[in-house]
Parts: sequence; C-alpha cells; structure tokens
Amino acid sequence: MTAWLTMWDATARLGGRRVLDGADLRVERGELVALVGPNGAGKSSLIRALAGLLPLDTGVARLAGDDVNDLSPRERSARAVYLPQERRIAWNLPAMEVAALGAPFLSGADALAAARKALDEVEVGGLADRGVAEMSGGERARVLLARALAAPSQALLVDEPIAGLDPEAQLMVLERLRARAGAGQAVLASLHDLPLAARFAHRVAVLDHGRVVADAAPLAALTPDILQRVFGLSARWVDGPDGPLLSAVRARPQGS
Ligand SMILES: Nc1ncnc2c1ncn2[C@@H]1O[C@H](COP(=O)(O)OP(=O)(O)OP(=O)(O)O)[C@@H](O)[C@H]1O
Repeated sequence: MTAWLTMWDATARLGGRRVLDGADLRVERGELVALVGPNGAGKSSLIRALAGLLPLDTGVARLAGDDVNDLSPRERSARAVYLPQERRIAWNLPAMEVAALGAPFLSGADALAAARKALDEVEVGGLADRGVAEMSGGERARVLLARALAAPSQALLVDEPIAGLDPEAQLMVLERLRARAGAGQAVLASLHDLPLAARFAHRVAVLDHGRVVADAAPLAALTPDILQRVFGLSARWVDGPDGPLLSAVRARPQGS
C-alpha cells in the first residue's frame, strides 16, 4: 500500500547548510508518528519539505503518491495541512476567523462551522470571539492548532503542537491527534517530550543531522543507545502506571 506521506532519500539545504541528508519517512493514514530529535536535527525542515515549502535537492516528498511539488495549493491542502512551529499571527482577528482560515476552500458558513468545531476540539471554544493578540501564548497556540484541525484534510503535519501548553493541555492535544489518526488521518507531529511521544505515538522516527536514524514502535526506536548517541542522554525507560517514564541524566555533563 502507498503510504499517505512519503519522503524518500531527501536532501535539502538552507543557507548553504545541509538540513536534510538522505531522510526517509512514511506515514500511513490511521497512524500518529512522532518525529523527534535534538534542536537543529531537521524536524521542521522535514515537515516543511513534506508540505512543499522547502525544495529538495535530491529525493522526493509525496502526498498520497504524488510529488508535493506537482500539486496545486488546493490539492496540497486537501491531502495535508501544516501547522508551523512559528506561532505569530499578524492581525488581531477573533479566534473564530483565524480558525476558519484553515478551511479557505469551504463556503463561509461551512468554514465557520468547521472553525467552531475545531476550537471546541482543542477546548478554546470560549475564546471564539476574542482577538488573538489579546490571548496568552498557549491560548494562541491552541487557536492555531484549531486552524489546522478545521481543514478538511487527510493528513496533519504539525510542528511542535504541544510547545508552550500546560501539562493538561499537552495530554488533551495528544489525545486529539491520536483520535484524528484513529479516524483515518495520517498524523506527523514533531515533539520534544520523549515520554509523551512514547505514550501516544504509534511509531517514533528519530531524526539526527537530517537523517532518520531510527523508525519503529516507540521503545524500539528510543533505545538507550539512540538516547545516548542522538540526544546525549544516559537514560532508561521505567514502567509507569500511565505509560513509560524516562529516567535520564546528561551523558556528557559539562566539565566532565
Ligand atoms: N533559514 C535558515 N537558514 C539557514 N539555516 C537554517 C535556517 N533555518 C534552520 N536552519 C538550520 O537548519 C538546521 C535544521 O533546522 P530545523 O529548524 O529543521 O531543526 P529542528 O529539528 O526543527 O530544530 P528545533 O528542535 O530547534 O526546532 C539547523 O542546523 C538550523 O540551524
């Protein structure tokens, strides 16, 4: 079966620096895949390449079997929506109107209905009429996530969807993303919280220097060896009542 999101042998440069270096990744519909890796590993670059926003030097990024660069904006948005890591919004629009921008190809009434549903989905329906410049960072992040969720799309490409959210909201968002996968979407989410990635993702892909160096069920991907080599952690997983917990120290503390 063709995976919904496919990246194969992708290389790309930014500012003369190689940011993807032979990256391979596949995400099927029905899967939540966590993309993890240290700062600068290339997670945002990989997600942007899949969204058609970062040109590849070699390799290919496909949405539902077609090269993303061969698709019109409308076709792209039907196949995958993109939540950027950047949470800035230029205009002080009400949350409802910002979320409705996620569904630009729906009629006005349908777009507003989709926006309302998406705001409720991430539990900020009560902020629908509030200007986004008058919100906290976490509230605004949830409105932007709602904008992505409002799109009638088959896949979600979400860059750090839980960054800046409180612990309860982090769990809520990951539950929602997992439910979206359960409903048949392909979901690729970059995450820094490894225990939450292990708990919620069907699969974890570990990116290091622009290359996917492990891609498997969470604890099969996040082995002690990978945690040491890629993340610089001396770590082990411990069974917790609600999921795996990571006991970790820096493998190479400064001055040692
Ligand atoms: N506009 C740019 N020009 C030049 N280099 C860039 C640019 N944006 C990112 N980079 C570099 O590309 C590499 C990959 O960055 P990217 O943002 O994809 O990493 P990331 O894994 O998402 O990091 P983080 O966890 O910090 O968000 C890094 O070395 C970064 O310094």
